[in-house]
Amino acid sequence: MKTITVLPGDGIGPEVTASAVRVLRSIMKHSQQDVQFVEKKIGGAAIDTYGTPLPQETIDQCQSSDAILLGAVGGPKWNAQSMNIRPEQGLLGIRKAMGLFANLRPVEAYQALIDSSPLKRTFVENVDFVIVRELTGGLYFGTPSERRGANNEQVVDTLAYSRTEIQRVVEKAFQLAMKRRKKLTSIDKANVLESSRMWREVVNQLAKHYPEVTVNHQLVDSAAMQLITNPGQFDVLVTENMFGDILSDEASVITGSLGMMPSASLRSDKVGLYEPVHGSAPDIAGQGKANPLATILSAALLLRYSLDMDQEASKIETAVREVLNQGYHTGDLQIDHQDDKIVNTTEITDLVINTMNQNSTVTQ
Ligand SMILES: NC(=O)c1ccc[n+]([C@@H]2O[C@H](COP(=O)([O-])OP(=O)(O)OC[C@H]3O[C@@H](n4cnc5c(N)ncnc54)[C@H](O)[C@@H]3O)[C@@H](O)[C@H]2O)c1
Ligand SMILES: CC(C)[C@H](C(=O)O)[C@@H](O)C(=O)O
Ligand SMILES: [Mg+2]
Repeated sequence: MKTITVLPGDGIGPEVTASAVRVLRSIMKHSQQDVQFVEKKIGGAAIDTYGTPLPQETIDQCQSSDAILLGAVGGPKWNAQSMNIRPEQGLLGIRKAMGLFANLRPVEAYQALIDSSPLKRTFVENVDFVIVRELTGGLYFGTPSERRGANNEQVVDTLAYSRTEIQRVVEKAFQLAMKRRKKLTSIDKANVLESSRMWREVVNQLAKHYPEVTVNHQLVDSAAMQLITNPGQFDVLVTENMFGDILSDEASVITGSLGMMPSASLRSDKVGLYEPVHGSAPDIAGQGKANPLATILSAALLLRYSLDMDQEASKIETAVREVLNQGYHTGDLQIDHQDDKIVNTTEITDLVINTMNQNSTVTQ
């Protein structure tokens, strides 16, 4: 029996995780694998019930699980409260408590959505890369952090990395590159930051163990430009925590919407946390408008990386592609298709599940 802990969180989090759990339950019916789902609170929802964004109960449950599926945290309701307790601390806390140092964020230009990308066909066709974002170090976790000077006129955030922290995530990126097109782009700010200079050293050292992988270094500002002007050049990108956060939201434009970007947060064993790249989208929460595909695609990554169910993962990905090819999509996307049809969160989930079921019947 495998255990998947579900952390719906806030805003559209509960809507998109409910969709992904329905997809997972449906695919499990056709597999030999027994899975139980256990739901726990995180973020603003946990603050409301427990007074903390990451209750011990949630940490304990995650630590005894095979995988975690998370929606999103945060929202205006909690912004107004004391700045000392923030929903986002729950997210950073669970990543740190679970030791999930490598965050994979795949970027694919779906054929059906090319018109949805403001970048359009010339640049976007054949784009398929993965951002490997370091997730438990850097500016988010360095101490002292956000310490305010006594006169409230000074603040400091610390960008700290140990060599080991850099090595383990860069190693993951090389391993991923070996399974893909064997091209690694390391992104840093080595013209300014000491942490980036060590990052480069580590990449160059590890490159000697992966002679088949072509390595190049790009500065983050120019990389941000090249992601837009020539995204087809990338295969695997590896970068530190904050650069990875910013570049991945930028890259989501290529896919057509933030609602299309899944992610997997991994460590050295098989346990992982899977979540869409987007946030709690308070502007559309509770209206049935949320695009659940990023979370459904994150569930596919969960099957692939944590449960060794690669075939089932591919079934989900194929169904998503087919539904889009038929012209169905949520309102955040545009499709140039004669039967173009905007559907809601539940309807697109139903379409994915029905397509998966039809495909299983055909192949049986
Ligand atoms: N992993 C997380 O939990 C996570 C990630 C990012 C932001 N956040 C939090 O979410 C809150 C809102 O942040 P924000 O507004 O800057 O970013 P956001 O990602 O929530 O929303 C940005 C825009 O994208 C749209 N959008 C996002 N996901 C969508 C989806 N699945 N379908 C359709 N449209 C979608 C939203 O409607 C909004 O217009 C903040 O509190 C932030 O800290 C959480
Ligand atoms: C909500 C925030 C703390 C989080 C991050 O910066 O890691 C989010 O933007 C993400 O990309 O997962
Ligand atoms: Mg982000």
